[in-house]
Amino acid sequence: MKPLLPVEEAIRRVLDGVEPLAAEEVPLAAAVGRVLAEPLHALRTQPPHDVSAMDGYALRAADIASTALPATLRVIGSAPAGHAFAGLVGPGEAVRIFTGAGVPDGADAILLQEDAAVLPDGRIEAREAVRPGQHIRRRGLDFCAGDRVIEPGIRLGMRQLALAAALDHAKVPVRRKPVVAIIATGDELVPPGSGDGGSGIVASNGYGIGALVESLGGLVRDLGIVRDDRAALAAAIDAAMGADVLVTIGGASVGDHDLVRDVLQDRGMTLDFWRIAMRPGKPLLFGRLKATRVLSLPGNPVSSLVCALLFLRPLVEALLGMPFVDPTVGARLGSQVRANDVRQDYIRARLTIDDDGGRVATPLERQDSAMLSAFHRAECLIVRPPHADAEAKGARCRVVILP
Ligand SMILES: Nc1nc2c(c(=O)[nH]1)N[C@H]1C(S)=C(S)[C@@H](COP(=O)(O)OP(=O)(O)OC[C@H]3O[C@@H](n4cnc5c(N)ncnc54)[C@H](O)[C@@H]3O)O[C@H]1N2
Ligand code: MOO
Repeated sequence: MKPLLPVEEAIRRVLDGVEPLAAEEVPLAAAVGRVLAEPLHALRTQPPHDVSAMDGYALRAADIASTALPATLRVIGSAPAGHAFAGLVGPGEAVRIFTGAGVPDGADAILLQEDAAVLPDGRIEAREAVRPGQHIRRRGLDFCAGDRVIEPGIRLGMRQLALAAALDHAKVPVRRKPVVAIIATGDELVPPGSGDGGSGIVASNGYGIGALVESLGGLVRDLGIVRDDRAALAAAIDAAMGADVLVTIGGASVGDHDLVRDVLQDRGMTLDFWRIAMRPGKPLLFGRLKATRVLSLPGNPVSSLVCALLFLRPLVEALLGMPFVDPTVGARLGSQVRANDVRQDYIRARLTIDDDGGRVATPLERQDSAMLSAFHRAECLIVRPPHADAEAKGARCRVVILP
């Protein structure tokens, strides 16, 4: 058999030549979690003019210099937000102003109302000095019409959607949702809730992979459970055509009933790679069938989900026009680890924070790739490169934080 392909090379091949999907316009309220397809420019200037940042009095700072205090000023009008004061503020004059209102001509600072006393005759007495410009937000402080403000490839969350609205966009161009078809294979599989406490294995992986796809902003096309039968498998593969990605689960290894690779190739798939230097996940397969990228994940539940995180996630993100980001962050080992063999290991581990604020990753006792309960308890995967030496507790490591 050929030497196993290194994980980084396998990721590179999965992402090779991926073009972002077409853009579509959606209303802001429907754009949560979608990925911006084009840069978003400001259609207006914010603030549109100089505005007050506080409730108080617009005046000339020179009138209430510290040497002149306490100073008395005549109030010549009022400027609530949305209602500009049309006149000019002259020497010795002030205009009552509220947060967000336009600063009247002639005024160059705002005196907080807490720092002014209203005299019985309606004039005010200033008790604090102000600097010119104090408590004034200048026109265009946030952005100016024409500014390029949000870059494409960004997922739209609460901050971006509020900003897009402020930029005066009612709709935003986002990437079409990638369609991911999922086929579970195996004669032993039964759907969850069948009440079959007997010999069947619940087809669980598809639910985890579907959840990942949806959380990334993709659309799941669930093609159900397919028996270990060439014709049934071929029909399901044909039904998946048109999807951007086809994920098959199980039957990827070397057993007599592991038909998936054979049937995919019968249907015309060009095999890119099969079997990689990774634990769990060795039997991973990648190929192309017409315009569909095919990822065949191993059946073992943890292998399936770890492969989905490491390969399907960046593939869906690339289809959405997002850049590849290294999924690992730094941590320290919470206990010693053995020297590694030829396969890059992804060790299920707990993640805690030490007194200095650093991450500590402590391997779980059970690393069986069939154990979903242990995977559920894990919070991260410690990445052990091929042939890494044994390491002591406290050594630096890289971890993938689990979603
Ligand atoms: N002689 C060898 N045997 C195996 C090798 C090998 O290199 N040589 N590789 C092992 C590794 S590593 C893995 S991982 C598994 C995965 O192989 P398959 O992809 O062929 O998976 P299956 O045999 O179909 O199933 C394995 C296991 O997972 C269960 N399964 C399958 N589909 C699902 C699903 N949708 N949800 C939940 N569980 C599922 C299945 O019932 C089996 O128990 O092969 C090793 N063998
Ligand atoms: O790679 Mo298998 O995924 O070790 O269990």
